Amino acid sequence: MKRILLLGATGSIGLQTVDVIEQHPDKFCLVGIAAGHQADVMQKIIDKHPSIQVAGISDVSKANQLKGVKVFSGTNAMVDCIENCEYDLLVNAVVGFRGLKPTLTSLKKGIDVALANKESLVAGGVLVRKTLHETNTKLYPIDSEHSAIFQSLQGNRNEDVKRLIITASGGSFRDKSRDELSDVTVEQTLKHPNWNMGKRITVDSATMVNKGFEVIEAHYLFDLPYEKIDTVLHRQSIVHSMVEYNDNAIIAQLGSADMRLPIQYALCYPDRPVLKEDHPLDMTKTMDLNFKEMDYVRYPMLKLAYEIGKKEGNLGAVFNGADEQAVQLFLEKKISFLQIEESIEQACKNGKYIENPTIEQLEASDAWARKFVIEYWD
Ligand SMILES: NC(=O)C1=CN([C@@H]2O[C@H](COP(=O)(O)OP(=O)(O)OC[C@H]3O[C@@H](n4cnc5c(N)ncnc54)[C@H](OP(=O)(O)O)[C@@H]3O)[C@@H](O)[C@H]2O)C=CC1
Ligand SMILES: CC(=O)[C@@H](O)[C@H](O)COP(=O)(O)O
Ligand SMILES: [Mn+2]
Repeated sequence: MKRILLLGATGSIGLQTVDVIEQHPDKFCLVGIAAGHQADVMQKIIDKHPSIQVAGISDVSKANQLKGVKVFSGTNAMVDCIENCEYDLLVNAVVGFRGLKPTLTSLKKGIDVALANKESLVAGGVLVRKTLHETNTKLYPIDSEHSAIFQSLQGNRNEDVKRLIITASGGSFRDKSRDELSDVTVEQTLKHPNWNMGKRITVDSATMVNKGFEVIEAHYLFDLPYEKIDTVLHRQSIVHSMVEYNDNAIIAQLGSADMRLPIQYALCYPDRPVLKEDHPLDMTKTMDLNFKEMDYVRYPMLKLAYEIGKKEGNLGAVFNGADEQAVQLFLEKKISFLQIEESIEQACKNGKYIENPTIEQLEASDAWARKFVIEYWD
């Protein structure tokens, strides 16, 4: 029985993780959950899972709504849960930079992490890599592209990899030119063509910041140079990513647009138990699959992510912090869609570079980038 501590339990990935756990009561039990504000959703999970001992909620005013478990609240609640819970695997499905410290804390405790929180690697990749080496712990990818790559690498050697090919749907505005982006609305942006996800990642998908994040994430997860990480436009989101080998063989993982498979693979690796999905992929009913060369002029954020990723240091924290703040301003209808890109470009241009940042310096870089974006549009 694997004991799971789940961060971000009330979100899109969190709730799908709960579903996977409930599909395998013989394999998993939930021993702790954490989230931001939705105490009612948390309590429903707690009532259904008597194995839960601890709960963490960032919103202090909601803490007294949680019953029957030990409750931690405030900004350190997720770390408090990690430090006060006996578990075998941390599932980090919280959104944002706030996920980095919990990832590091669990690895330092010697406990592996199933990682959906890509910000841990975008903002803190250098620190996470160092901690993985020091503690001999592992990260299991949940992000669909990285799960596909992880699955396609099984049984093969890193030195035989020619390149990773990360697929990109193109996001909500893939059929619009850059000129047509100036007045797109929040509502239009939140309609992803293929996936049903949280708001922040859906906006990131439309700006292609998400794909940029995924390039950086792949660099750290699979220990490959950026020169060996490519992206390709693939409208259908059926081929979740590919690995091309030196002998030109391309190995891919295909599936429906449902995160339960990558979640289950991360939780069960290397086993593949039966999984119930709403619409598992039926090859005979699948439309054509097409692939198109990536357009880095149409998607400048992806180009910028390669540059930021290669420079390492604290720049990933600046890139992510600026994006988090800009997406929030966009969702509040205070800036336009294209001003998200401008916010990130300006923050990255003005941010002070630190080669080997500590966690405190990454936190300061994140805070600086947010403040920079707020003041830039004030
Ligand atoms: N959704 C998807 O299909 C995919 C998501 N990912 C990644 O997974 C992560 C989660 O994404 P997604 O599930 O879509 O996001 P959601 O917005 O759906 O969920 C976010 C979760 O984070 C919690 N949260 C928000 N603020 C805080 C806080 N201050 N303290 C603690 N918890 C907080 C939310 O709690 P509450 O709602 O209670 O405030 C919620 O549980 C992201 O890093 C994303 O990039 C990666 C691949 C696919
Ligand atoms: C489901 C998932 O992993 C998301 O990160 C998804 O990949 C977003 O799709 P695009 O960024 O390709 O639009
Ligand atoms: Mn993804």
